Amino acid sequence: MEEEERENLESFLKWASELEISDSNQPPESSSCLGQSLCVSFFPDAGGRGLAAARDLRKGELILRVPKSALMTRESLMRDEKLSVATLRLVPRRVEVHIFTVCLLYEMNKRKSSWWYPYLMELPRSYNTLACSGHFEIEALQVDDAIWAAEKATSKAEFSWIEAISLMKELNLKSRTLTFRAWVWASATISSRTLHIPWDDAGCLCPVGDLFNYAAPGEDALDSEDSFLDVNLLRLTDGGYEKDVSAYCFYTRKNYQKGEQVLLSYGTYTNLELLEHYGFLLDENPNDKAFIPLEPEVYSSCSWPKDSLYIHQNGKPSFALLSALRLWLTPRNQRRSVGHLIYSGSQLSAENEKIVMGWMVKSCKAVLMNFATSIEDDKLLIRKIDRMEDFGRCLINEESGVKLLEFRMSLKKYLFLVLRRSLDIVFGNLDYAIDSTKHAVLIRISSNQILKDLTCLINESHNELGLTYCS
Ligand SMILES: C[S@@+](CC[C@H](N)C(=O)[O-])C[C@H]1O[C@@H](n2cnc3c(N)ncnc32)[C@H](O)[C@@H]1O
Repeated sequence: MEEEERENLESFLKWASELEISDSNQPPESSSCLGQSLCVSFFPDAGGRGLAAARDLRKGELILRVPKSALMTRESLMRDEKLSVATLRLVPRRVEVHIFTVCLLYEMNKRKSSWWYPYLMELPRSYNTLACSGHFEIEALQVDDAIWAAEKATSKAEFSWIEAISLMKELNLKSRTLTFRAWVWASATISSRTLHIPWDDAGCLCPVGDLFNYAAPGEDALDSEDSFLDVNLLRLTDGGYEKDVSAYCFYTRKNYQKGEQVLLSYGTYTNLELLEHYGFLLDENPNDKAFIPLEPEVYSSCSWPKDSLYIHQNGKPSFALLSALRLWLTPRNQRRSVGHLIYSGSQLSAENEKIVMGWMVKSCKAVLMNFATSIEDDKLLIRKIDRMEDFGRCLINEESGVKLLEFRMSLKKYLFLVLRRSLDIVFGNLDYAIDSTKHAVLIRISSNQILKDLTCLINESHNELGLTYCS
């Protein structure tokens, strides 16, 4: 850490201590609000700056308290008369989040005279949320629903900025603070750092409490030593506002050893949602989902909602997707009679299962073939971005660019897992390899005899897989 950064951090933790933010029930041993349960540390592979255990911590311990008076909310910022008068006059309808964005920029505009200055100085200078993506970065996503989400996020940001301009001009914000770039920065600060509070939908910014990095819910619940606990009863989030003590309180969800990063679960998110709201994704996200295109008749032939028809990160189709395909791939005149089996999650017949898996293979292959690059190309690109000259960096932001490439790669990985699982079901335990290095999905099978048998198998089940075989 640079000298200046270290000094800023120290004065921020001192400021926080004066506001009675504390990681202990005991009086502070130093001028810092941390040091007894937590300390600021750097975790290059899991969120960068974060909070580490300053001692061994037990599951369920209260590790940080941030009093209500230290929370930055719309309400606390609106104590500024100029801001509240202008907002009341110029904002006809209540758009909580956007007003909070204006309030944050207004506070930034005050620079050193802001009461929040030590906190504002600790906020990141830039973000990688989808709304911050440029045209080239959005294209790099390759996946249709991700491109759509990114385009929606950027146009929503543009629209809200245009709507807020007159209010910001009325507040005499400096030209730098009036820009779209500043707007996107403030929106991303709010999107990636606010915590829920019961009295304001826009949430609050929580000094020190917003230094916790994220672990997906479910990850640590399972390695808990309290295996008798019903997993469903575990809280999804490990922090919350407590009215009786008028403070935001944070608890450990598991035991931590001294030096280990203490993580918080902000909620249950897919990788696309993490990218959209927080600007990062997880390599192993138990809550991730991938969607493949389905014929409209799949949706109309079942009653499951569209968003329940997905593929898990381990390559397994969701219960609803598998059941919907089993039903749809049953001859129309037999569907009624198998309804009870479908809804209980049972297989209908070995033949139906092979047809379903054959369909999965065909669809995943079609999606993979539609991508302009293979996983190997993506890996190569990521390595190249690291070595890019300035010109390249103008087109694609290094850090967010890599995240977007990782995103499209993760979808490709899921599709290959589906291919493998489905092929295993269609063909049994055969010795084959899926070749992902070319712009084609090939299956390499060692024995010609087996190849012949497989072809017969496919023909028997009237399943045209459309794969290219090579022996
Ligand atoms: C509430 S802040 C956490 C503190 C933040 N690292 C900081 O330095 O201020 C949330 C941001 O931290 C980063 N982050 C949190 N958890 C992460 C993780 N598991 N992997 C990568 N980045 C993470 C993301 O940039 C996210 O938007």
